[in-house]
Amino acid sequence: MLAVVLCLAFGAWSVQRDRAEQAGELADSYVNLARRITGEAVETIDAIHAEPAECGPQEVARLRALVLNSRFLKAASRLENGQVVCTSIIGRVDPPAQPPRVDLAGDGGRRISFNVPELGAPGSRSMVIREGNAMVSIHARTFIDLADPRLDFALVAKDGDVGRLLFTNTPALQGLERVSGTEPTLTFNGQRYQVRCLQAYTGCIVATLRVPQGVWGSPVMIEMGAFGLLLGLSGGFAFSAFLGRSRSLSRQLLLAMRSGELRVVYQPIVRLSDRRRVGAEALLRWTDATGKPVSPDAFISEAERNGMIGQVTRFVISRVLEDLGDGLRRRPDFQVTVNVSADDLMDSGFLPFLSARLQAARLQACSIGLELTERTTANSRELSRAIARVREAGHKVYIDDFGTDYSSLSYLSRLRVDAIKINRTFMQALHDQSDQDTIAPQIVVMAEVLGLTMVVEGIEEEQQAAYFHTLAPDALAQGWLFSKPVEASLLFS
Ligand SMILES: Nc1nc2c(ncn2[C@@H]2O[C@@H]3COP(=O)(O)O[C@H]4[C@@H](O)[C@H](n5cnc6c(=O)[nH]c(N)nc65)O[C@@H]4COP(=O)(O)O[C@H]3[C@H]2O)c(=O)[nH]1
Repeated sequence: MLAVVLCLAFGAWSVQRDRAEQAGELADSYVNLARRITGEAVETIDAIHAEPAECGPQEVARLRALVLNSRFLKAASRLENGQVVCTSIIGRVDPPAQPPRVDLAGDGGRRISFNVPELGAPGSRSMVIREGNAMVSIHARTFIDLADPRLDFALVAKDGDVGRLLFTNTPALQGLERVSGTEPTLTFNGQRYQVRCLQAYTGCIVATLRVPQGVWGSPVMIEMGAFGLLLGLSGGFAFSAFLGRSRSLSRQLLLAMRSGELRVVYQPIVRLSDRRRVGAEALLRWTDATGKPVSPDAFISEAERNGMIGQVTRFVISRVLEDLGDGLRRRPDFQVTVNVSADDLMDSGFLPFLSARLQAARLQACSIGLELTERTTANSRELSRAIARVREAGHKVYIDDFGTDYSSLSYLSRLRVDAIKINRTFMQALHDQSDQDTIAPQIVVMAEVLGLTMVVEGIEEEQQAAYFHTLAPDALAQGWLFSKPVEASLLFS
């Protein structure tokens, strides 16, 4: 009996510690993503300042190129005499417009405005960061949507000496104001929260893991009680500690892979000229134990951070071959692309793994293409060699989320790939009919010169498809106009 009690007590402590650890990891991951977004915003502001220019077609094209090369920005704008004169969305602003009212004054003269209607994009709201003569917009909900749905959280900005609650998804955190930003935890209304802050913008996330049931009803506790009963006589502490730890976030993805919470869906890729399905992109979906979807942007970056991306990629490859082996054997011209990181390609075990799996599935290498999601040029010589190896083995390599400017051109000629996938934010540039020709033809010419296949992502409307079909009749395309991602069983139907 004593063993049962001790095991239960140890289990309760262990569950609470794991929940705090997991909330801390999710909050860290949030701050890493937020740092990437704000870093991108600051770099873009610096780039606008670096080349002062009049607002003409060239400057509009440059602003658009900056947005296209970013991952999270929606618009970039230039100001003159305190007025907005040029934006990546509508080009020249005539007459010049007042910048949005300032909600927060950040470090280094940065002014931040929340929930601002976006110029030239009706119905769309942004968070705007302005400094000097440069301004960038980020989608209004980005910082809210980035938070993992398993968290009860609040976003707090430091406004002078006081905290300012920007958003919370729980009534328990309403009224939170004081966040020191230096302590990793705080207690509010009797509940302990993890605190992680983003220094550059003096914003913090205050979070705890949402608890669907009390600690005593948690599966870990049930396991603990059972083990206490089973192992009480022989002392089961080491094993119960193992059980408790196995719930920490870094193992959640692994558990999710095993338990079926992770699955792969497929978004068809069509030939623009006849809209025939010629391939598909494999995309991961995670529905957690509470039935909530977890955003791939959030858990993929978590996997990259924890060094687990290799396991995730291997999981996806195995699942693709399981799901689609029959279909791919019937259609050798059909190619499924899998997202990979630079680390995957540079891992010496990756290609042997892929080749062995393909051989076991009786498929050729050309059935699986690889989309390189990272744009890092670090280690580019090593990366170039790794790309050359997988291409020699027969896999097509795609650069994902491609924008355009000359640095992209040099990046491409260094890396030698087969295809580019044009970032879906590019579609936004097509809203401006008068300047629509400024970027797309550059990309098409660039792709032709380098002999690259072009895949246009994020096509939602007929006019976008028609525009690209005229410009690049041989291009491939992907987007909701043709199909949203579907289950494997629907891909070849
Ligand atoms: N608004 C709009 N969106 C469209 C449209 N067509 C496709 N999309 C979405 O655009 C994303 C395309 O994938 P990505 O650029 O590779 O971007 C992916 C990729 O970078 C990453 N990801 C997803 N699955 C995997 C994976 O298995 N491994 C790795 N390493 N990354 C993955 O997560 C990112 C987001 O994936 P998803 O949320 O599935 O979002 C997908 C897709 O659902 C459209 O017409 N309109």
